[in-house]
Amino acid sequence: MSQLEKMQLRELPEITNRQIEQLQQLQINSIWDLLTYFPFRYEDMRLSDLSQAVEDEKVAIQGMIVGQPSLRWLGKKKSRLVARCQVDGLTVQLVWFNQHFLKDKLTDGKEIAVAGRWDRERLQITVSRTLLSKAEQEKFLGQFEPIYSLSQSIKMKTIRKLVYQAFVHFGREIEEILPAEICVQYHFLSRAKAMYLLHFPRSREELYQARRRMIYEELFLYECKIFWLKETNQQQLKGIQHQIPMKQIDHLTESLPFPLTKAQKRVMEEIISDLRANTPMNRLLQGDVGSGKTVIAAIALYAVWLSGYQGALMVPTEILAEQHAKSLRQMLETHGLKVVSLVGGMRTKERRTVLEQIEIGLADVVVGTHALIQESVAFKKLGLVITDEQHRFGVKQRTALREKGFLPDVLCMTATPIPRTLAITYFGEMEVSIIDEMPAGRQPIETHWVKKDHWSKVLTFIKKECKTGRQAYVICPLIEESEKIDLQNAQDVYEQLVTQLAPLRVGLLHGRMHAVEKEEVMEAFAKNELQVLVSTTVVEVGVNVPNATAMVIYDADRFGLSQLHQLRGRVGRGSHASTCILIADPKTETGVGRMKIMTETNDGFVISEEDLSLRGPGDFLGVKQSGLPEFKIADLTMDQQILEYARADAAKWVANVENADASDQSLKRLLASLKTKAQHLD
Ligand SMILES: Nc1ncnc2c1ncn2[C@@H]1O[C@H](COP(=O)(O)OP(=O)(O)OP(=O)(O)O)[C@@H](O)[C@H]1O
Repeated sequence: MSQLEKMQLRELPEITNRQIEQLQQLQINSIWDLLTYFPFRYEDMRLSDLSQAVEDEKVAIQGMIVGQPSLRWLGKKKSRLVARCQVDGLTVQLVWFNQHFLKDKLTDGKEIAVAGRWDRERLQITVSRTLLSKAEQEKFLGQFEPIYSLSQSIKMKTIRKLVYQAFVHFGREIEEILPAEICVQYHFLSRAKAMYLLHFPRSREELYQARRRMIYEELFLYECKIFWLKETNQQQLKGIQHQIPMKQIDHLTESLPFPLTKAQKRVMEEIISDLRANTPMNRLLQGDVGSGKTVIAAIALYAVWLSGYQGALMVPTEILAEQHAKSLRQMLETHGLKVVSLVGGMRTKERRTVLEQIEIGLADVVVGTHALIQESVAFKKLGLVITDEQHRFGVKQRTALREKGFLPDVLCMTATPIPRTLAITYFGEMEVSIIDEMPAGRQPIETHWVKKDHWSKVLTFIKKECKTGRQAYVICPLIEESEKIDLQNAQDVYEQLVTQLAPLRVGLLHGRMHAVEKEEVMEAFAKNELQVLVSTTVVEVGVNVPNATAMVIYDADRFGLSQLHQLRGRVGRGSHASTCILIADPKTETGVGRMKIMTETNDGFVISEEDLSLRGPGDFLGVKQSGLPEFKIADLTMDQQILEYARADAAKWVANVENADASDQSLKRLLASLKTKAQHLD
C-alpha cells in the first residue's frame, strides 16, 4: 500500500468533519481515493462560435442580458425561466429549468456566461451551467470542467475544491509506477501529471493524453496480476501427472463414426499435453455451437481414466446432463468406462447407488449439474473436472476440492464465443484452446426475420420441413424471468400448434417439468416420434438432434444476440440444410439492427463482439458472473487496442521484473504487492 493510500482525509489542511463524512458516503476514505476519484464527464467551457455551431451541440457563450427575464411556473416546483442575451451581435434566448432564483440576478445589461444545448432553429440555449460573476468567468471559461458523480449531500464545487487541494498538498508524492522504458516508448505523461489532468484538463488533447496513460496503467497492472495468478498456479500447485498412452487414445478416436477435424485434433493434443504435465490444467475451450466440443470432452475423460482417475462433467441443466451422459456412454462404454449421471430428480434409492458407485470408484465418469461439486459427493479418485457453459470453475471451487484432497485438472468449455478483450481479462489466467473449424459437410443455417403477422407462412414452412422427414423447434421466450408466464406462453403456443399442425405430433418442454418428463419428451423428439418441439430456452445449450433442421423463435427481439446464436445452433447439426426464422416486431432501430445482424452472419465471434458492444461486459457475461474486473477509467469495449499492448508488455515485465533496475523500485514494490493479492482475483 502506498503512503497516499494510508493517508487519512483529515490530513488535508482545510477539510471539515462534515466534508469527510460526505466523502465517505462516496467511498472516498483516503487521500489516494480522493486523488483517484476521477470525473465521469467534463463540461466544455470553451467559448463557441454560434454561427458555426450545429443543432443540439453543447455550446458555451459569454454575452449581455437584454431586458427583463420572464418566469413561468409549471406546477408547484417546476419552473421555466427565459432571458434574452446579446452574443456577438446575435440575440439568443436562454432557458433555465427549475432555477427561478436566478431571475433577480439576470438584470438588464448584466454580463454572464453560460453553457448548454444549442437549438439552432429557435436561436435558443437550454442552460446547464451559469457563470454569473466575473471571477467565476475568468476561472472557468476556456476550461473543461470536471463533472463528478455525487451523492445528495456534497456539492460539485466542494468536491472540485477538495480534489484540487489534495493535488496542491500531496500531488508531489504521487509515485511513478510504470517502467521508465514504457513511459518513453509510448511518450506517456508522468503519472502525477496524468492524474491531475484527468481532473483538470485545459484542452481535449490534454485529456486524451491523460486518459491514454491512465487507461494503459490500469490495464497493465491488471494484466500483471493475471500473469502472476497463472504463474502461481503453475509453480505452487502440484497437479496429477497423468500417464496417457497415445495408442489407446488413437483406439478411441478410430472408433468414432467420423474423423476428427484438424481443429479438434489440435485441441486434443493441447489438452493431453496439459494432462501429462505436473501442473494442474486450467484451460478454456472455445468452440462455436456444433463445432464438436463434446467429443473432445469424451477424449479427455477417457485419457484420465487410462491413467486411473475418475472424471466429472458439469453442465447447466438436467436435460443436458442426461443427453451428455447418453452420448458419452455411446462413445466410452464399449471401451470399458462406466458413465453415470447424477441429477436432482432421481429417486433416493437410485441416487444412493450412484453415489456409492462414485465413492468406491465403480463409476468412471460422472455427469451432472453444478451441484456435483458443491454437494457432498465423494469421489474415490477425481482427476478431471470439465464444465460446460457459463460455469466458471474458479479458485474458490478449486480450494473446496483441494480441501477434500483433490487437485484435478480443469477444462471449461464454452460455445459463447468470448470476445478477445473479455477472454484475456475475465478468463485471463487460463490457457485458451479454440475449435475454429466446423465438421465437414455442414450446411450453413439460413436465417430469416419475419414480422408476427406472417405467422401463416411460418406454419406452412414448418409443415413443409416435416413433410420431408425433418423436425422443427419452436422457441418461446421467458417473460421477465417469471416461470409462470413463461409456462403459459409456451403452453399456449403448444396448444395452438397441436391443432394448427395436425396430424404432426407436437411436444412441449419447459423448465418446470419433472426431470423424468423432460427426458421422455427429449427422447421422443430425438427418435422423431415428435416432429415439432415447442420449448422455452431450456434447449439453449448443447441439445443435439441432428435431424432437426428448422427453428422458429418467437419474440426474437427479447433475446440477447449470443443467446439467439446459441438457440440457432440447435439446428444445422447434421448434413441437411437448416433454417432459422426469427419472429419479431422490434420497436427501435437498434432492435431492427440486431435482427439484421442475425440474418447476415453465422459467425459466433462477430455476433458476440456486436453483443458485447450493445450490452457491455457485465450483461454479456450474465449478472450471475462474479469477479469481472471493474476498471476506473478503462472501458473494455472501447480500449481493446490499449489492452493488447498492455497485455504484451505485462507479460514481458512479469517475466523480467527480478532484473528491473533501481529506478523501477516502485514498480517492483507494487508488483510484489499485486502478487500477494493475485490469489483474490477470482
Ligand atoms: N469431426 C466431426 N465430424 C463430423 N461430425 C462431428 C465431428 N465432431 C462432432 N460431430 C458431430 O457434430 C454434432 C455436434 O457436436 P457436439 O455436440 O460435440 O458439438 P458442441 O460443440 O458440443 O456443440 P454445442 O456447443 O452446441 O453443445 C454431433 O452430432 C457430433 O456427433
